[in-house]
Amino acid sequence: MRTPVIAGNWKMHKTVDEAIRFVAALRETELPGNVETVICAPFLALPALVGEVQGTRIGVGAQNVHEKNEGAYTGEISVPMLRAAGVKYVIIGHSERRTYFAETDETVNQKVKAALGGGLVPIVCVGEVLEERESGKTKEVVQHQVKQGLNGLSPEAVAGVIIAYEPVWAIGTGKASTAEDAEEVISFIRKTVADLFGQQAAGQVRIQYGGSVKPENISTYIAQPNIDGALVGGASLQPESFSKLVQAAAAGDAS
Ligand SMILES: O=C[C@H](O)COP(=O)(O)O
Repeated sequence: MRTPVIAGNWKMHKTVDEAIRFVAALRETELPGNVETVICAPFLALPALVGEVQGTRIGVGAQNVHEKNEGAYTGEISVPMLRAAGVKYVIIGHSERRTYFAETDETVNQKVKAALGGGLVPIVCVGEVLEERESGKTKEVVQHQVKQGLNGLSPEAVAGVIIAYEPVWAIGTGKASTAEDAEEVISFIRKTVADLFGQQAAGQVRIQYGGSVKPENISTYIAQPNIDGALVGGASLQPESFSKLVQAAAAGDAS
């Protein structure tokens, strides 16, 4: 039985004060125990958020990390720094980082290894662009990303990873993948993990869907046997909406 994960990715939104106000509002709602709830915030807000979520079921994540522990890498943040701040998760290889910051499957792999080695849970993003989808290359693309991103990991390490399948054409566009399409790709990702790391790792690894997930459509994804929650951008920015997502995921998982 895999616990679903609802992770909010705030991207480049919210000051420290806004982040604190968000958690204060979220604390007013009852967060269910059968859903892992994560907020991935800008670096500056992370220490304050870690303090604010004390005593709640909310975990805090970063949106990126450098693969080295320390050194002359101006502007970067390392795994030990995040850990020392109380951060537990980190998004790695989001399509926006691949597109705008030249991240590759190779850097994703190095960051995943650094995160796992330092005790962070990586949320590893994969997904095809529209052109790849339209030319029938979706499975080929995600298979390659999964293979390269997880290259060299042990089956035990892979079991602790979270994979987020985010078709790039669905991100921030309002054009979400249908739950059936997402299930087809995510079950293929699970099979890929089984082929590479064995059935046990494939049975344990959690695979989310991401791309225009809203309170109105989350239940359709949660109802799928292979979809273990969602990575949510826009709809995670308001506490009411984020809370609804978590509640709906909990209800869907219980049904
Ligand atoms: O990391 C989250 C995804 O990029 C999805 O963003 P979105 O929910 O705004 O489409």
